[in-house]
Amino acid sequence: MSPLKTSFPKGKMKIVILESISQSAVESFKKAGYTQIEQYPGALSGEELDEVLKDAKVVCVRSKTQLTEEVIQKAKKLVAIGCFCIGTNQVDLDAANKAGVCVFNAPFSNTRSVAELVIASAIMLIRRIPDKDKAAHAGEWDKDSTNAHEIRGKKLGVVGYGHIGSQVSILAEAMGLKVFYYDVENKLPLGNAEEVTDLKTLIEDCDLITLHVPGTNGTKNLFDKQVLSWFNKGQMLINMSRGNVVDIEALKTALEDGRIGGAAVDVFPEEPKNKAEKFSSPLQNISNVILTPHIGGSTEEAQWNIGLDVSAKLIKYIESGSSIGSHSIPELSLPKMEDTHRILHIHKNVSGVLSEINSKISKLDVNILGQYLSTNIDVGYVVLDIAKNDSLDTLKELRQIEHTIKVRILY
Ligand SMILES: NC(=O)c1ccc[n+]([C@@H]2O[C@H](COP(=O)([O-])OP(=O)(O)OC[C@H]3O[C@@H](n4cnc5c(N)ncnc54)[C@H](O)[C@@H]3O)[C@@H](O)[C@H]2O)c1
Ligand SMILES: O=C(O)CC[C@@H](O)C(=O)O
Repeated sequence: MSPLKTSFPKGKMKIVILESISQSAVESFKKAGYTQIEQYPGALSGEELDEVLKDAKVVCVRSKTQLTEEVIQKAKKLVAIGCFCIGTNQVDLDAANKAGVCVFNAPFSNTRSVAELVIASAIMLIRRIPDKDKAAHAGEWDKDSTNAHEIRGKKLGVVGYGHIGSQVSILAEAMGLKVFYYDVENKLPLGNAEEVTDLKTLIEDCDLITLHVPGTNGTKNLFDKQVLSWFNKGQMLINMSRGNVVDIEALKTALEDGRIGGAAVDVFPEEPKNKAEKFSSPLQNISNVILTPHIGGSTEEAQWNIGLDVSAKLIKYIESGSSIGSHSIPELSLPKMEDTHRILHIHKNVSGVLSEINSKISKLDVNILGQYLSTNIDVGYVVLDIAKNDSLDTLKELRQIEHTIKVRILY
């Protein structure tokens, strides 16, 4: 069988890679025949971002590049976005859906890296290592054990018992912690973990609280002044989820008051776009506080695997139309193309579009060999496998259908 070709030559397909994504992704694209790859070390924004996306078919980002509605609308040629991380909150998913742009992420390639850092941070905080470390660097020999504890037997409260929260739970139990969790969904407790249905009780009863919720409108300032007031016995807080989940000024006050005994914070409401930008935070220079530059998932293992995972999804979508794992347009799992042409039609989900597509195709006297459809509230995604023919004419016809968002053809 001849190698799969796409309607748009791979050599002309511009792939923009931002934020120093792993070379495993670059290698995968190259191996698959994509040669027009533009790489940038940090995030871009404003006119600079618009300019590089003007003729891009694919953009690959991590957590910094903000792909807003405006950016997506200006990037007229964009077919897919790859979030080379777990979080997708940096992308306006609704705008991507309506523009027919498929958004993928890597849902669990850095999960273990985050979980390991949470356990490490828990030990560091409960032993008050940040202060001991600073003192030793400053030439002070402080062997005092006051307020330094083992984590064995302590109570860990996990907020958000998804992929990361549940991995933390397993590792924590192995270290002798007793695990409790709070989630808005009903979750299977792993090991001996116990669900607590009330956040206040979880905070009041636990020694350490770790946050693993996604960054959404619903979790914005989830730990606000009031919730932080439930910390009143020096419990520790770990935030490796998203910066705006915690009211950072209220956290500063609670740390300075001693109501919170320490914090490990990896994510911030304002984060530098690249290495050259300076980082500043209200939490700097507070006792028993660990600040890390959003590196929960930054291990070589995780980044390499993320590169492979997301690039494979993007390549599969470009070359077969399969949108499994999409966070925007509807998901469709598709069979292999067998001696057919494949039409991918993304349209507004209004009545009549499908019948118009079928009527156009029947007028062209083209045999339909397979048809697949998936819809969400705004968008319909229909895929047609048709007998080989002069497909470009078919494409022209399908583009004229009212409510069409994007059409591609694979042959
Ligand atoms: N610091 C880092 O480098 C780093 C790395 C990876 C992921 N993250 C962040 O961690 C987040 C979680 O990742 P995950 O893979 O575990 O996601 P996940 O989707 O598997 O789990 C999230 C859990 O949070 C729950 N949840 C949602 N809203 C909630 C609320 N208001 N209260 C309680 N629970 C709520 C969900 O039901 C789900 O169980 C990501 O979305 C990302 O923002 C950060
Ligand atoms: O690599 C990043 O920039 C983000 C990592 C992390 O927050 C994620 O969502 O996976």
